Amino acid sequence: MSGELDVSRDNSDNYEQIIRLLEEKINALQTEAESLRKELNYYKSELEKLLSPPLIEATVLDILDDGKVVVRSTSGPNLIVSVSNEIAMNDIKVGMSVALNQRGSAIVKILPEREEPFIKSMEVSEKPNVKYSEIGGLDEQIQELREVIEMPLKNPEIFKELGIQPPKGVLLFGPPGTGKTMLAKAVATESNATFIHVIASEFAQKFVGEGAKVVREVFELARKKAPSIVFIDEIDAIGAKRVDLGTSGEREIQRTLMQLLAELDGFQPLDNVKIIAATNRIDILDPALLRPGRFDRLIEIPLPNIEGRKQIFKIYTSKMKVSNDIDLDTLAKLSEGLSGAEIRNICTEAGYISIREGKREISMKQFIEAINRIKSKKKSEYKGREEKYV
Ligand SMILES: Nc1ncnc2c1ncn2[C@@H]1O[C@H](COP(=O)(O)OP(=O)(O)OP(=O)(O)O)[C@@H](O)[C@H]1O
Repeated sequence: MSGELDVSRDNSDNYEQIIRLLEEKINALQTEAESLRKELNYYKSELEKLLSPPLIEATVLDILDDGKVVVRSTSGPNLIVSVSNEIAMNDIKVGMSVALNQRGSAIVKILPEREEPFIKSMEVSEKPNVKYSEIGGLDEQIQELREVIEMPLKNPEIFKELGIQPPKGVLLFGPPGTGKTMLAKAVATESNATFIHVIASEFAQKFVGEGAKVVREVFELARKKAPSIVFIDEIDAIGAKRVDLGTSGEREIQRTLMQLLAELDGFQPLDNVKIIAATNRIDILDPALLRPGRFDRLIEIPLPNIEGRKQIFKIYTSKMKVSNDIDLDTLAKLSEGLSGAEIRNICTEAGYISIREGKREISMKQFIEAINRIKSKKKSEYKGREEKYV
């Protein structure tokens, strides 16, 4: 009897084992089926993509009373099309980009808003971060910019009340590296304005044939992000006097300049978009740019004088670990003729010299060595340039 019982226990153990094995197999097969289903869906959707006809991009021009829409297709003519039932009529707005079906008879998709690629390549900072206190030796220029840019942007009503028209455009001129870009950024920071930095030479070089369009887009962006400051660096690249408009390149630059002038003329002095331009070559600018209502406020940004150089050294050395022997008056005296950018380079160089010498802090000796290096580098660059022009 007991033997029979044993056999049945054996059998039931065997069954349990078989059931466990089968369950494991079912699980494995289920997992495999799931992954095959996923693979199948992937190939199905790839196949769909490959077989689906391309859509046509278009811009909405008008919405008609009968629910039809006038669009301009990128492939050519204006079309009157209907709107797919999948799209709510209220969502269609003039100016938006949409996709038409392949026959071009209906809007089947609203396309997301895109910025033009050239706008993307520009420096646009919603919150620039340069303070007036970081700029040395330009107190008068800062004061003037505050009055003509910052105050009208922040308190236009005061100007309206008093009947004062601030300038629309300000031109900063002076040698390279004197802080023009820095100043423009600081005014934007302190006016809580978006800073849009465009380099005029790029209008012509990067966007061949599209300079005028880029100018239009930049100002559109400035209005969208207002209050804003458009900073046009190297304005001489498009704003130089031209005697000969013979080549197509010259004509293109002329068109770009005309568009810029038209944009400037289109603004009101108290609009919340301000334009600051900068140049190292005011002598070659087209007088059309400097007429009243355009860049009619000129602010010179010269090389820093001795007091300015001292201030700039103070700004940079205050962020460094310097020894007690640092004498800012002597540094300012020794750096005559150098720009703010070069003084910053001297401070960095002095730091490197100290690191090379294994010092834990930077002393006067390293600063003087750095001044000599930057000066002789400047001299050899200048000589090289002279030789090139001989
Ligand atoms: N007055 C200054 N005070 C403090 N730093 C300065 C000053 N001038 C120049 N710098 C330093 O030099 C750098 C370059 O200066 P910036 O680009 O503003 O000069 P710029 O006049 O616009 O030159 P460019 O004409 O070559 O474009 C600044 O980022 C800053 O570090």
